[in-house]
This record gives sequence, C-alpha cells and structure tokens, in this order.
Amino acid sequence: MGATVEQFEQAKNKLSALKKDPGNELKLKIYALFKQASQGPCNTPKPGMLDFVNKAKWDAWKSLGSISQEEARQQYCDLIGSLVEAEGGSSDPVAAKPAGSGTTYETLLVTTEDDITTIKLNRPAKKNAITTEMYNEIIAALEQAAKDDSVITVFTGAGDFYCSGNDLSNFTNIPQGGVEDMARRGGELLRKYVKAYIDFPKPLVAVVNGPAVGISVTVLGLFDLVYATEGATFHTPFSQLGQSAEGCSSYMFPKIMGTAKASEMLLFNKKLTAAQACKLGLVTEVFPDSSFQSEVWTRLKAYAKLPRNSLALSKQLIRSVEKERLYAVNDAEVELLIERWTSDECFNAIVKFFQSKAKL
Ligand SMILES: CCCCCCC/C=C/C(=O)SCCNC(=O)CCNC(=O)[C@H](O)C(C)(C)COP(=O)(O)OP(=O)(O)OC[C@H]1O[C@@H](n2cnc3c(N)ncnc32)[C@H](O)[C@@H]1OP(=O)(O)O
Repeated sequence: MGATVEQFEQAKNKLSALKKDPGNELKLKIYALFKQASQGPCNTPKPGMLDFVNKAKWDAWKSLGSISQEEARQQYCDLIGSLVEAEGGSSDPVAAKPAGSGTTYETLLVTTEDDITTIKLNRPAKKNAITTEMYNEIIAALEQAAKDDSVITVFTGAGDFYCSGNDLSNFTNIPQGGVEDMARRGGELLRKYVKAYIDFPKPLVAVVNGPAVGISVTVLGLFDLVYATEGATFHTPFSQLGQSAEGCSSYMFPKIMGTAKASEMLLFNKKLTAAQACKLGLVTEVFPDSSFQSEVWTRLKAYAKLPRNSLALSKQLIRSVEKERLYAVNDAEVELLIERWTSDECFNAIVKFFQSKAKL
C-alpha cells in the first residue's frame, strides 16, 4: 500500500524541521513530488525561457510524467525519510561516510580505505558538473581529508566523465540582488574553493577517469600527481563561454607547459588528449583504459604506505614557496571573472548552451 495522506502530512512537517539544506537538486525533486502528490501531473503552461527558477520547477514537475498521486506521495515520504535518517546519522545507502567523521554528502562519495581518502564527484547523469552545493561539499571534504588519518587524498569522478566543470545552471538562478550580486557571491565561493586546493597539506592525486572540462582541468596544476586514462581529454573553453581562466591556471599552466601552449588551451579552447597533456607536463602518466583502475590503485596503495609525515612535509616544502603568489593569482582571476559573469558575452554563451540542450 502507498503512503497515506496522513503520512504525507507528517513528511511535510519533517521537511520543515530539517537542519541541513538539502540542496537545489533535491529541493526541485521534493517540489515536483509535492506538486504531483497534491495536484496530479503537471498541467500548467511552461514558464518563459528567462524565468529560470520557475522553469526549473516546471521541468522537475513535468519530468514525473503520469505517475499516480499515490505513488508520488510514497516517493515524497521515502525521500524525506531518507533525509531525516541521514541527519540522524543512521545508515544511508546512497551516501558514503568518511571513516570516523560521520559526514554525509549529497553530491560526493567520500571514503577512506588503505590510508587513502577518495573524493568521488557523484553526479554522473550531469557528467559531474559542479553545482554551488557541490563546491561547498568539496571544500568541506578537503577540510575533512586534511585532518583525517589518511596519507593520500584522491579526486576522481563517477561514471564516464571525470568532470564537466562548472554547472552552467549556477548562473541561471539569479538572486534578488541581480546579476552583480550573483557574480560577487560566485566570486567568493570560487576564491574559497581554489584556496582549499592551494592550502591542502597532504599529497593530492587526480585519477582522471574520463573527459575533464573547465575548472576540473585548471586546478590540476595544484595537484601533486595527475593520472589519466588514455581516453581522457582536457578542455578549458573559457573564451567560448565569454569567461576567463581560474584555478590559478593563468600562472600554473604557463609555468608547467610554457606560455604558447598554455595560451592555446586558455585563450583558444584547444582540447588536449591525455597523451598531449602528459607530454606538456599537466598529466603525470597515462594508462590504458582497460587497466587504468587496477594499475593506478595498485600504485597509490603502495605510495600510501610511505611515511605519512615525510610525504606531507615534502609536499609542503615544494608548494610553500609559491603560496603567497598563488593567493594573489587566485584573487586576480576571481576579480576578472566577477566582471566576466556580468557580461553579455557570458550571458549569451550560457543561454546558447541550454538552448542547444533544448532547456530554454
Ligand atoms: C558559483 C561558483 C562558480 C565558479 C565558477 C568557476 C568558473 C568555472 C568555469 C568552468 O568550469 S567553464 C566550463 C563549463 N563547462 C562546460 O562548458 C561544459 C558544458 N557541457 C558540455 O559541453 C557537454 O555537456 C559535455 C560535458 C561535453 C558532455 O556532452 P555529452 O553529449 O557527452 O553529454 P550531454 O548530454 O551534453 O550531458 C549530459 C547531461 O549533463 C548536463 N551537463 C553536462 N555538463 C554540464 C554543465 N557544465 N553544466 C550544466 N549541465 C551540464 C547536460 O545538460 C545534460 O543534461 P540533460 O540534458 O541530460 O538534462
């Protein structure tokens, strides 16, 4: 039997008592299930293409198709139940827990095993595009990994992509303060996000399991090792998007690969294969697709047995000379991007992306 109206009412009350914001994606799902449960299938006109918030809500409701009100009530109760359970710290099958901390994440799978903490981006249906919520969760996961017992921290992606970069819908929910306010807030988040990599105290390894785009590529210059599967690609289409470089890549890329090659990537959107990125020094080593996971993890497990303090201190020795410069580069990149995000060039590029996906 499906959930009763009474259980549905109880779930509504539990939702308002949640301590943690469930994040935009889940809020949309909750909204859609609520509408379907209380009114049935979506039958209202589609909001206009620039009414981003109402359009996202309408899309979410419409995507439920013709499921019955009873079924929607049940799904609504199950979803709220899992959120309540997650806050109570009881076992939640969809979220991993880092050893000892009990922290759960909506957009990441974070595990610690064999002295390695792995942060896995977990939005495979969206090619692991990074939402605002996800930036915050990654910052929290890095802070946690810096303090936990692990020796090495690994970054990787779920599914066929490593990461498709910034989720372009981050720029479509314009807050009340307007585009300038959105740009300023985005800038602060970006500054904090990149700083989390600059300051990370342990060896940081990227296991690039597939194509990488945008900010997931630029921060690679702040990693200590970058292992890539041979099918991975590296693409920073900033000028195409009316934007500019971030992740300290305006400094690290020329330093790693020389100004000319860095300009091909950062100005002219050149997409590199894994082999090309390795030749230029952005990638440490490329592995065949078929043996990528087994070869990389065998290697990392052996590295994680090395003396932890020696590894951390040596990393800090290598990186500390550059820290002040990297903070300044991060600041300059953020300032330019705040300006770029309010430009017509950027707005038009984002509209074009979503139009090509038939979402506007
Ligand atoms: C608030 C702080 C902001 C800090 C910002 C810092 C500045 C960062 C800059 C960047 O990272 S710029 C790079 C941004 N990324 C992109 O431009 C990539 C856009 N996506 C694509 O070009 C393609 O989707 C792809 C990644 C090449 C994959 O193509 P494919 O044909 O294989 O799959 P799709 O059907 O396109 O994708 C599946 C699904 O995922 C959605 N999606 C993919 N990437 C993004 C994204 N970056 N943002 C939002 N959504 C994305 C795509 O729309 C599809 O959705 P559905 O249609 O299935 O709903």
